[in-house]
Amino acid sequence: MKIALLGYGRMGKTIEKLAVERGHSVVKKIDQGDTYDFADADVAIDFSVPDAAVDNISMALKSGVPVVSGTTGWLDRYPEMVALCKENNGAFIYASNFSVGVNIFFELNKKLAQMMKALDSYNVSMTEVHHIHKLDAPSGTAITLAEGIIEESSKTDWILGNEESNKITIKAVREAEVPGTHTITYQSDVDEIMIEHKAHSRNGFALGAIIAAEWLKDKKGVHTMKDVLNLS
Ligand SMILES: NC(=O)C1=CN([C@@H]2O[C@H](COP(=O)(O)OP(=O)(O)OC[C@H]3O[C@@H](n4cnc5c(N)ncnc54)[C@H](OP(=O)(O)O)[C@@H]3O)[C@@H](O)[C@H]2O)C=CC1
Ligand SMILES: O=C(O)C1=N[C@H](C(=O)O)C[C@H](O)C1
Repeated sequence: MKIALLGYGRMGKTIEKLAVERGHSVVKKIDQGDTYDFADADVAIDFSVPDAAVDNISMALKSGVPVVSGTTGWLDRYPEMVALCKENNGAFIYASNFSVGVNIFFELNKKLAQMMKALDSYNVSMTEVHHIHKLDAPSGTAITLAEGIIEESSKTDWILGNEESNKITIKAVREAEVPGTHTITYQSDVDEIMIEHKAHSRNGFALGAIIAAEWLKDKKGVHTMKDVLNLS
């Protein structure tokens, strides 16, 4: 598979290393200021910055190249990208987190929220910890987790930092070079239940994005990691 990388930072470099180990090649690296040229790429993988994601995805779709995007912090414009993909008969996957472990954690989170729904004595909150270079807060993964809880509970929204009843409080911590830890806590007067996903490196995110690209390469339409991993 010939890959065009949109963004050649920490994730772009990790993806390149693992993709080459899996027998793929990186034919193009497009960073800030570079002109879009997808050469003969089979797929584009975007891990860039919130302000660049929409242009990156749009250019790939308009060039007829399937695109996998993991950039976070731009999701208010996701419906536009879905429409553009359909207009161009293209192929597109976005995930706030591509690691297989986190995608299983997403399902576990929803299952737990379903079980806790009737138990008013528990309050749910979340903490996400990431490296100090991260631009967005809360993390895209934390937002997906909060949306999973909202789907299954009486909570109506999430809020960064401050506690508000009926909202899920998300605490964002920026610390050294932490790759990404997400913890969900249900607290009552008598006990607490916690579930946690802790990434040991960026390899899980990168491998998941490559698996998604391998899966998407010859497909059309808008898909999710749930489709890729066949999670019911
Ligand atoms: N979905 C997932 O599984 C994961 C998502 N992420 C997300 O991926 C994104 C990237 O993370 P990370 O690699 O750590 O960040 P980095 O800051 O290391 O890399 C971002 C890269 O994008 C480049 N860039 C800036 N503007 C543009 C542009 N217009 N077009 C193309 N590239 C551009 C930057 O170049 P320069 O430095 O020159 O500005 C930099 O090389 C973040 O949004 C992060 O939240 C991260 C890990 C996993
Ligand atoms: O910026 C990061 O590093 C990460 N970003 C993603 C997010 O915002 O959820 C995924 C992962 O946690 C690492």
